Amino acid sequence: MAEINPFWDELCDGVFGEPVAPYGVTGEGHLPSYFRTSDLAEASIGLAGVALARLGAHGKVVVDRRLASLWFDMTLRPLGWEAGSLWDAIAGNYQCKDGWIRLHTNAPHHRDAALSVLQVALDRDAVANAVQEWDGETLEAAIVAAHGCAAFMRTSQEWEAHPQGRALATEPLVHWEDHGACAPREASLEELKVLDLTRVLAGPVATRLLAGFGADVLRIDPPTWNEPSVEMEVTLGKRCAGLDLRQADDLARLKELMREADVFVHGYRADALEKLGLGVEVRRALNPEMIDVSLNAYGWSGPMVARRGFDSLVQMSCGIAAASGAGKPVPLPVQALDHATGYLVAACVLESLRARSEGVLKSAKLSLARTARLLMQETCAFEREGAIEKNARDFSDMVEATGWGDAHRVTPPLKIDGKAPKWHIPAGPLRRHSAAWA
Ligand SMILES: CC(C)(COP(=O)(O)OP(=O)(O)OC[C@H]1O[C@@H](n2cnc3c(N)ncnc32)[C@H](O)[C@@H]1OP(=O)(O)O)[C@@H](O)C(=O)NCCC(=O)NCCSC(=O)C(=O)O
Repeated sequence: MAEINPFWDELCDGVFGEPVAPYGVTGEGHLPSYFRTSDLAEASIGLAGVALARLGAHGKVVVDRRLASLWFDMTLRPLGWEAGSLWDAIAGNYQCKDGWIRLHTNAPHHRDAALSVLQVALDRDAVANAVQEWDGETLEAAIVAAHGCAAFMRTSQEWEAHPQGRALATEPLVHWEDHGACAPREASLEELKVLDLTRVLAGPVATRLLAGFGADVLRIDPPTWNEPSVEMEVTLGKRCAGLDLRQADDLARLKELMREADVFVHGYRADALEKLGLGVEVRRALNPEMIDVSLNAYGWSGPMVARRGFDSLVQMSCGIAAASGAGKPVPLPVQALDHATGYLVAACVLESLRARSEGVLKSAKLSLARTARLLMQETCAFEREGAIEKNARDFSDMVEATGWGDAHRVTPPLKIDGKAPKWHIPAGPLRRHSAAWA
């Protein structure tokens, strides 16, 4: 019998609150990592599949472990055009006086924040020279205070002793909240309206999966937010609209959409929606039966609760990047915290739908840092031999007419009763649809 995935029990406990029989596995291999990254890929995608099967069909869930690992990375192979670079000119790891720090500068306002603190122009060497003059924690604090994104590399022991690491140690994998009885509603994904206010990878991965099994996903972005390197990954299957929530008309439009939504998935910082006039009380008054699932970077308690954060920064903070002992950051081979959290978010949406079909309204909160804590429980030997490398056979024959050109995509890893997800809307640029339900 195949070995039980090391994360399965804890995932079931966190999402279903009870043991559940696992999915079947095909395919094999591992991503080269000091952590069980491929196990997490397989189990988190399996979890979303099992959550879907629990909704009603009770179908057989099968995960291809090799493809699951590949879906934790970029899945598209452009035909005759080029995808943009994943990182901007200065994003990356830099040596400071007492260690290493990572700057996340893909968004222009985050880049401006880092450059204003370092007082240099947009030039990698200039940034490197300036960073060398700083203590890591001081620089991290200064960039964060300027509304930017940076993380000093800490060991796992340092993180465990850090006030944020200590707060996180007391948090569950999923913060479930029970809102009491509601009218039971059918739990099918067909025609389910999912309002998606998430960005970059983690949240959008969740709603991409829901779209692949039939949900009507409407993603809303601010007027100037762009994600050139990942839009082709995360817009698959969704309609994408823009609203400036600081304008009364657009805010009113979003509230209209919310009144009709079944599910609201969001990845704004803990206090950002409140500041936009869309706090939890407002949302519940607008639509008392809307399922609300959110994700944050550093958890839902502790001094860093409102901090901006990305997968690569959380890896630096919590000890993943330092785990090799090489004295320099060694990141995970893929952005596994984002992807795993995304599939957990999808599983929580599905589990909430199941509860609502039985007349109970629930909401859930997750975080990248708590997912990191799960991953860090299982270390392993770094094996490059036999490591998964994408090849032509991993791609589907189907041609996807994306908004940028034709492309092949890696075959999806999940099947339920032999049925793979199917996306009816190809990937395309943000804000190209109107802010209305289909
Ligand atoms: C993703 C973020 C880093 C993005 O950072 P920011 O752009 O600085 O986000 P904020 O949420 O603070 O939004 C900035 C400001 O824009 C405002 N804002 C946001 N949306 C709108 C719209 N639609 N209209 C008008 N104004 C808006 C918001 O209220 C803030 O106002 P002010 O408050 O006035 O400034 C952060 O939101 C975040 O940490 N989210 C939680 C975790 C998360 O989802 N991380 C990314 C996962 S993917 C990942 O990790 C990875 O790929 O790696």
